[in-house]
Amino acid sequence: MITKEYLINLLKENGVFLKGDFTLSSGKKSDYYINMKKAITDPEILSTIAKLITKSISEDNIDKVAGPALGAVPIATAVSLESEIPLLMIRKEKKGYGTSKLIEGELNEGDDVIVVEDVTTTGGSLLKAIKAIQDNGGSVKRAFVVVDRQEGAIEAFDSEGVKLEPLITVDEFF
Ligand SMILES: O=P(O)(O)OC[C@H]1O[C@H](OP(=O)(O)OP(=O)(O)O)[C@H](O)[C@@H]1O
Ligand SMILES: O=C(O)c1cc(=O)[nH]c(=O)[nH]1
Repeated sequence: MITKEYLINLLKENGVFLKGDFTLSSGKKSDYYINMKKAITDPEILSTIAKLITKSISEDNIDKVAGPALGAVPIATAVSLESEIPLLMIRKEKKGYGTSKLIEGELNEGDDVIVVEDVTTTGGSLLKAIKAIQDNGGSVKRAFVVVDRQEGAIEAFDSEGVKLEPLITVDEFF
């Protein structure tokens, strides 16, 4: 059976935990880094993540699964394949040409959406994607992250009225 413990072991076996001096997306400094790009480019890890999220939403009536670029797009794609829920891809910025869209895929007014993320530190990137979905008529029902670093994202989500649901928190690695 696919469990959270199975995912933790896969991440450990694949050496996604790095020690060193790192600057994070938010500008924060850290003495460790979770190499989620390595994790989500591994088929077994990606498929395990997709199965865990799909199982968790099996009772929900969800119209779209969304992931912000870059790290969450493969995760959202894998969940879309597993659950057969159509995909939305959220760009970091609007394209200045072509269709000039921030959200790729078909988001309809009133759609119930789940969002996924690879890792959260402040939660700022995923909150920005959620706002884009809401501004375009979507209703964000659930928010999943593979690994939460326990540095304030859950609290930041709470204050925006969205519950952040980590598959794993960083303390579960140690
Ligand atoms: O919770 P936060 O403080 O926002 O940090 C986490 C974000 O940082 C990373 O993305 P990054 O900005 O490195 O972009 P990428 O996915 O394009 O590499 C990660 O994929 C999350 O989106
Ligand atoms: O906050 C980030 O940018 C971040 C932290 C981390 O541990 N891993 C990652 O891919 N991004």
